[in-house]
Amino acid sequence: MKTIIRGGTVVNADRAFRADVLCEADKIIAVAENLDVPNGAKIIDAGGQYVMPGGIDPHTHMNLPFMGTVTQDDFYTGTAAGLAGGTTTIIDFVIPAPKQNLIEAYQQWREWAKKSAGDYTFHVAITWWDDTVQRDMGILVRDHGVNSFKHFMAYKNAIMADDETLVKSFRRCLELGAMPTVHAENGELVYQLQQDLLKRGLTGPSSHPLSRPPEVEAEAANRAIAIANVMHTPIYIVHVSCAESLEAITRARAHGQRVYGEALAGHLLIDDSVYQSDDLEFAAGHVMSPPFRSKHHQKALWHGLRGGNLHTTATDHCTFCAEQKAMGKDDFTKIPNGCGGVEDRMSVIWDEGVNSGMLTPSEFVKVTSTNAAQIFNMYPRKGLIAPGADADVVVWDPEGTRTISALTQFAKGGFNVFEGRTVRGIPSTTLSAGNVVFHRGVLMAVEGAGRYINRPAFSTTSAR
Ligand SMILES: NC(=O)NCCC(=O)O
Ligand SMILES: [Zn+2]
Ligand SMILES: [Zn+2]
Repeated sequence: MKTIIRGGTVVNADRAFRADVLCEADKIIAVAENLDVPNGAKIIDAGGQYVMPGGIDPHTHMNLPFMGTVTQDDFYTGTAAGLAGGTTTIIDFVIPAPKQNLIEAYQQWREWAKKSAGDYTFHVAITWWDDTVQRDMGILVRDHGVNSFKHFMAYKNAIMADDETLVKSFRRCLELGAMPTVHAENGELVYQLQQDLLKRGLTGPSSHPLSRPPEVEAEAANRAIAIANVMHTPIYIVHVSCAESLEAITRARAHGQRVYGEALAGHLLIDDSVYQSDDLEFAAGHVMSPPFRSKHHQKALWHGLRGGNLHTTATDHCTFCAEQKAMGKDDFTKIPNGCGGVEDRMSVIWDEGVNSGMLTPSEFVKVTSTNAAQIFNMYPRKGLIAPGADADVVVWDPEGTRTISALTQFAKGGFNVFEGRTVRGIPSTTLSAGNVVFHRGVLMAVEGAGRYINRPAFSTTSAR
């Protein structure tokens, strides 16, 4: 089956140019002006629109068992919601329980992910350490296409990795040519601050940001960067939310260290006033870690993205419904941490970033797709409109508008942190592996159609 996307402007990370895009089966086979229309080809009119590589969300949690419950979106509903928003690939997380065998956890997540409607791949979290973990990291890299490992520096008494684990795991990443990544928050500080707040009777969601101030994040970001420097590994810091962490990244990069940073759509657009709401359900709906920050930090994150010290945008999509959030109604530390966004990331970043002139369309492609493909070794299969690349394409209508609402979204959870926001710039058509999966508001996602993407290791010399 051939599909031709005609009359649009192709936007890649390096340039934008007028061209038609011809796809056959799951690949792009030609990109040029005025291509002939093959007999029987499906024609998609992209006149007045942009044709961009499908979005890559490098940080999602579908079907995640977390804080005593499980997220609302599974791999089908979550990836389908992504397709509706122009995101065609997610990188999710295998998170073994402490002492759980890594391969067993990985197989469990692969099983859950069989439902995916869009392509997916996994970072694997290192939540504990012994010789079997060291061995199994090698098996995952060599035999299962995993090239990145995640370390939670927060969530004490649960999945937190201590410094010994960080050092040993980073060293192993270097041997294997894998990318270490961290959730940077000092888990001990968070725990102590939480206990202090609870003792003072401050049990509501407004205490959540007080237990996780920017300094707590910055300490962990600086520590992780220092460990990576000593161990000679690159490092990728997920959900950078504050100016102080960005400063740590910027400083390290200026000294020649290979440090990458990820910003979340939520952190870029939503500020910490949400925690002051008298509507406790609303405030709890915004409880995620790190928390939303003040406008000063948001501005810094935008500058980081534009200036090249932050590289990717993600969502940390992790949806819990009101009933689940109510598990923490008497104790904010029990509110399951997480918010959604996979359906909205592309549009909110275009609306706030490109429409304001903060980002060019090519910079938008860079931070929503290409950089993630390159950092996690899926490029040029993903993140590029060119012959040979996967036919994961989003036809982007820069004048189309949509008002975001939990009532009309495809994602589950019944809540949306971008509720009520009208965005200008929306996908009109999404192709995943050459198939039209979304067109003008109609979702045609197919359960199980998503593919697992192998990500080979990096050369161990280039990792140094
Ligand atoms: N971010 C969050 O609050 N929940 C998901 C787990 C994590 O990424 O820390
Ligand atoms: Zn995290
Ligand atoms: Zn996360």
